[in-house]
Amino acid sequence: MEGVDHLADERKKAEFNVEAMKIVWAGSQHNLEVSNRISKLVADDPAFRKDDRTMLPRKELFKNTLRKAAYAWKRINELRLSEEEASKLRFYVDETAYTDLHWGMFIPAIKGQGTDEQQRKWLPLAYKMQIIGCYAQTELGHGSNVQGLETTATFDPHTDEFVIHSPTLTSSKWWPGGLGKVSTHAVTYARLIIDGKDHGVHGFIVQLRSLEDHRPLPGITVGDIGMKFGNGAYNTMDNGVLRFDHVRIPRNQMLMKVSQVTREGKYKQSDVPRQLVYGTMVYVRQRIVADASCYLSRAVCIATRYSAVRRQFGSQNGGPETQVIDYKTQQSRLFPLLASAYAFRFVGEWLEWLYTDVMQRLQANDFSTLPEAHACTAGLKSLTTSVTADGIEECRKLCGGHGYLCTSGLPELFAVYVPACTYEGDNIVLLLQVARFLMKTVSQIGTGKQPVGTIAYMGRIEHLMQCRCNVQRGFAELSADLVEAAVAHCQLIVVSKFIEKLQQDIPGEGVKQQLEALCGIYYLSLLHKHQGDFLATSYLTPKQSALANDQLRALYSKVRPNAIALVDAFNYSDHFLSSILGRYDGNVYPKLYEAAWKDPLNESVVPDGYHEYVRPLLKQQLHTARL
Ligand SMILES: CCCCC/C=C\C/C=C\C/C=C\C/C=C\CCCC(=O)SCCNC(=O)CCNC(=O)[C@H](O)C(C)(C)COP(=O)(O)OP(=O)(O)OC[C@H]1O[C@@H](n2cnc3c(N)ncnc32)[C@H](O)[C@@H]1OP(=O)(O)O
Ligand SMILES: Cc1cc2nc3c(=O)[nH]c(=O)nc-3n(C[C@H](O)[C@H](O)[C@H](O)COP(=O)(O)OP(=O)(O)OC[C@H]3O[C@@H](n4cnc5c(N)ncnc54)[C@H](O)[C@@H]3O)c2cc1C
Repeated sequence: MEGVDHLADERKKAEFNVEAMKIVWAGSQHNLEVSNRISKLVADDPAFRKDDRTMLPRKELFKNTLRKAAYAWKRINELRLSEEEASKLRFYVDETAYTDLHWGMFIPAIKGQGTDEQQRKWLPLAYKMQIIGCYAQTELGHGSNVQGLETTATFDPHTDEFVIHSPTLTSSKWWPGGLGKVSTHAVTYARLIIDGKDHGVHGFIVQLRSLEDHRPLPGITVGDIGMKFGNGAYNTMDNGVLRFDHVRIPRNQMLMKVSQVTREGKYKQSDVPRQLVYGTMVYVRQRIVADASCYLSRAVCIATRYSAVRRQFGSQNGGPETQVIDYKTQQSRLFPLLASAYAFRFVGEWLEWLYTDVMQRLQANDFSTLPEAHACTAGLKSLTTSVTADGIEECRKLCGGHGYLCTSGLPELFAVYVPACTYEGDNIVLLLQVARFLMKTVSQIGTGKQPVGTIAYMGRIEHLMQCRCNVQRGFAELSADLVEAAVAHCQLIVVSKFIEKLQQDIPGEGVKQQLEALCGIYYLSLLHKHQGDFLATSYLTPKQSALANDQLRALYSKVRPNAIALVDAFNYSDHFLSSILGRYDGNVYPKLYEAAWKDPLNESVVPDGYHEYVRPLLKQQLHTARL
């Protein structure tokens, strides 16, 4: 049956131009062309094989990751790939590695918080990977509470140096990716102490390892923090522990764009808000939102294709059984996730725009949109990662028993993704930041200030205008409800950005109609889920609510014939998906059968351990044997 497309009939049902939808998903014809070229480059190269990842012991797994990262770098240079192409290549290699932190946080931290001179010194080295860096903020004792970090950087005016020190066990840096075994340098966050005065947390570039023999420099204790959740998954990363024993660095290694320490030991603050020290986190949160749709769409692609292949019950007169995708229950779990994948794609595009806009304003000393940018990046990071992590798990269940096999690709996808709910800000902690922003907005409406941007709608809610609220009073007591309000606010942003996307000119036969159906599914399924809230607040009557549910079911039927084509539009290769259930050709059963025999346990018919542990049981003489 090799070469047969088992999903061909499904593909024929499509009522829209799939190639045009691929462009919408990719963002542009150019993006699609780059993605196609780079994804093929990776898929065709056996050096990027990853189907054995969940079976490798940690040391082998990690060495393999180092090999792949080095090989990827070699190819990037040989082929003279642009920055855009190189980052696409890392994306399609699809293996979490120290390079993510080097390119994703170390370099952005220097760019965002270093002076021009510091950038001129450090960035060329980092771009050529002559130094490798990580982002060392979190400690054993504190992650969320950044102001609670304990590592100190004490200025020594005699030598013009900072002394970096870990005064307690809980001040040990703990978690930074790339730190454990690879990084030569770290942007390290520490409390700046001058003349006994604590000036709060600042970033410093600290060299950790020798560039000659990779051994830790004097005063540095560093290692890996151990195995993490799942096989393969995030264990390709060397999340690390780090302690400093009075390590000295030159004064000019404090990142000094936001605040400076002079030769005389004077602390000076630029005219920019001190929150810019948190700028790298804002950047990465924005990137995480842009990435969420990739992870969710990947799981949805697997579950949708498999749901069309899988048949269970309903045979009539000896005919084929029903494809499980035709069950309304399956559709009501799967299609809202398909719609969410598209919704997150568009909100991710918008957030990228917002971030660029804020950065341009900051250049011109306009800091007015920073609080909104913080609330949007924090809130959307929280919403999209939570829905994506839960969505991957739901897709596993949608694939029944076979979804639990590593060869379905879903267990590893979940294990590698789920920490996104925690890293770069615990999702609840981030929603509390959004809630605080919303409460602040309400208190300002009371004083007559008109809200703009993503909170403009609050100015149109009559009863909010009468509200007089103090941000702190009752906040902690009501925080669980406020978190729900923050989620609703973020969902509103996603819905409105989806609707704005539909107002654009979208070429391709039937493409816009499909997106309209998905947008409807997105907001109607949310309305259905939160029906109780809408009814309790009289925003909906029971009749409207029932009509909304009817409409939702009608949209499921509309999307059903297009489902396979809608996931084909993600344009994922079989190599990237790495899932037998999600194969493009739907040839699931023979491949599952074949893969089972490749498991190391099947290398011998009689397993290791039989003679020691099984045979004695079978041969034992028990009293009960006589019974
Ligand atoms: C496998 C999937 C990968 C997908 C990623 C793809 C691409 C990404 C690319 C590269 C990245 C590579 C890999 C990614 C993977 C893993 C990396 C993980 C790295 C980390 O995991 S790295 C550590 C991150 N660790 C945190 O994430 C800590 C969370 N904890 C905080 O972030 C703060 O600690 C907070 C906010 C909770 C409290 O802080 P606080 O106590 O100082 O503040 P407070 O609440 O008092 O706020 C005072 C005033 O600052 C404002 N404010 C606060 N934050 C702001 C900001 N960022 N910008 C602008 N304004 C801000 C407030 O709104 C308020 O404003 P106002 O006064 O006006 O109300
Ligand atoms: C895979 C992975 C990679 C990471 N990579 C890096 C890295 O490269 N660099 C780096 O510096 N760090 C990194 N981290 C650390 C990460 O950023 C922190 O773990 C994260 O910010 C959460 O902080 P925490 O661990 O202190 O959680 P905690 O704050 O201890 O959370 C524990 C619980 O307390 C709750 N909670 C905390 N504060 C509040 C509050 N104010 N109100 C209500 N509830 C609250 C949380 O919701 C959570 O349920 C990584 C973490 C992981 C898992």
